[in-house]
Amino acid sequence: MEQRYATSPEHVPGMDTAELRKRYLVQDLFVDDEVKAVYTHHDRVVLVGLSPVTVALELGTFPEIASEYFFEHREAGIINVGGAGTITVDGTEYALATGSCLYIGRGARAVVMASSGATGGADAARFYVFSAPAHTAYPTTLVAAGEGIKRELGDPLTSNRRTLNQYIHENGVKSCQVVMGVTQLHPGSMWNTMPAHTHDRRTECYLYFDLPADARVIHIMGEPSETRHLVVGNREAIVSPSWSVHSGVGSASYTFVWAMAGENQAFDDMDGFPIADMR
Ligand SMILES: O=C[C@H](O)[C@@H](O)CC(=O)C(=O)O
Ligand SMILES: [Zn+2]
Repeated sequence: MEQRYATSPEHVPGMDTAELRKRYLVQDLFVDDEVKAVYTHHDRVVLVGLSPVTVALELGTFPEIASEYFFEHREAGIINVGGAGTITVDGTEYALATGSCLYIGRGARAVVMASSGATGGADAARFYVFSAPAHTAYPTTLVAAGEGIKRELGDPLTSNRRTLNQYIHENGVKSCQVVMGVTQLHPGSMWNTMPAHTHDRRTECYLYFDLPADARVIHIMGEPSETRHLVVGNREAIVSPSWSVHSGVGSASYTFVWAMAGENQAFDDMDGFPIADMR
């Protein structure tokens, strides 16, 4: 598990491109037949990518979380960003088509992920895990792709028409901290989260997917008065600390998983910034 300690906004102006990418961009989460994990100390979020191509993979524990099993003190929201697959939690199998979401509550012991009938890397399941500490156990719950609460946002005329699906949230699947969903850009729309916002109460991560291999998202981060950008490829994640804006524009349409943890779970507890006020 890679360890990344938390950073403060005063650090950002002194960072060059390589350091910004090292701290806030997560690449290589999805490696065939491997479990790849990053511990970001922002709100103690752990990101894990599991890519079961030829073998099933277990989400086991890591020395860095000092737990007997991964979910001893944690919960997670999981989105399948690859082909069809299954997650088996203590003997109960859940089928996840592309874009489906599984919440796993504290206390789950044996968590095994597999592809359904994959014949190679291209159609293998790719499970993206966003985990945070949990104080109690909520039931493990599956939400099929598109079955959460939908919000239609933006306008094609400003290239930000998108459908936001809320899966784990206050009025949906219950959790201690994790709030999670998937936002899909409509064809021809390129901007997410515009106008942009921060939420000083929560850390958020975006995992961009369904982006063509040669396309990129220019992801904007930093305090609204001091922004920087990251050039992000398919199935790469960004860490947005509580003080950072998070918004992006693609060179092609894409979909992304957003997930948060922190002080509260109030989706609308955010501070918006008109782009004219950003620097
Ligand atoms: O705090 C909420 C998150 O940034 C996302 O839900 C925003 C988003 O998906 C969008 O506007 O497209
Ligand atoms: Zn946000």
